[in-house]
Amino acid sequence: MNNKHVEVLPDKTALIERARERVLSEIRTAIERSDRATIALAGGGTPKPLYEALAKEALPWDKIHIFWGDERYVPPDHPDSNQRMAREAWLDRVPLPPENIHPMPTGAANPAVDARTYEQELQAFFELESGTFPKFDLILLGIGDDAHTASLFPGTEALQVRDRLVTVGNKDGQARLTFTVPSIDAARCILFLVSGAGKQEALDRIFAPEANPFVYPARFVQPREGQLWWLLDDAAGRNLGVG
Ligand SMILES: O=C(O)[C@H](O)[C@@H](O)[C@H](O)[C@H](O)COP(=O)(O)O
Repeated sequence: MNNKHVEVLPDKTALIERARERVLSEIRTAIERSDRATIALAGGGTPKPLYEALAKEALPWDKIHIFWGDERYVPPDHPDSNQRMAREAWLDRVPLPPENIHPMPTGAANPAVDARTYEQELQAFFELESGTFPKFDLILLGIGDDAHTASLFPGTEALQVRDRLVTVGNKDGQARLTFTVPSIDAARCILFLVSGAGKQEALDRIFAPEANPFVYPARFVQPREGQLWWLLDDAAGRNLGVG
């Protein structure tokens, strides 16, 4: 794949700085191309300093639309909410029009209903024909120690869903909402951020010539057209022999 880029940065600070550069570049390219930038955020802890750095940028916020690639099935003010983390670290600190922030809904007391609602919101926003997938300008992703990405966890049904944009993920019985594999793969640019020695084993399996993607789900992310970036810090990527 000539659309795959892997960089190993000396430490987490350098990783976040490189990620900031890449995100700003994708935003600029998107706005030059279509006068808007559509970004789907990752949750978890790794991207938080990136979001804090982006909050310091002077950008045409009215042209930037924020989505999420996955969400814990909790209220938006819950400590585990990916929406809450991104708002506190970034979105509440910049003059983004409220209508440009598109959180995954979690209020229906039924994850499948909320997944469908978000799917319909994406179909409307991107003016999609039935059976097509949104071309996000940028999707940010992380991986877990188990090689999950978004809320696509090993051995779960969500890994097999190919006819939906959004589906219900499952982490140890806890419901999540998540982009499906085809939704991720349709993006113009996918940017994985991976930090820490705890991710070494997962990366080894994800980058191995052969391994079962149902066991190591991040292997499913194989965009045919879009750019795939892996930004790793040395602690995570030192044994890969790449980048
Ligand atoms: O909702 C989430 O938790 C994320 O979307 C998830 O996929 C995350 O990216 C990984 O679990 C890595 O999390 P850390 O960055 O905290 O290691």
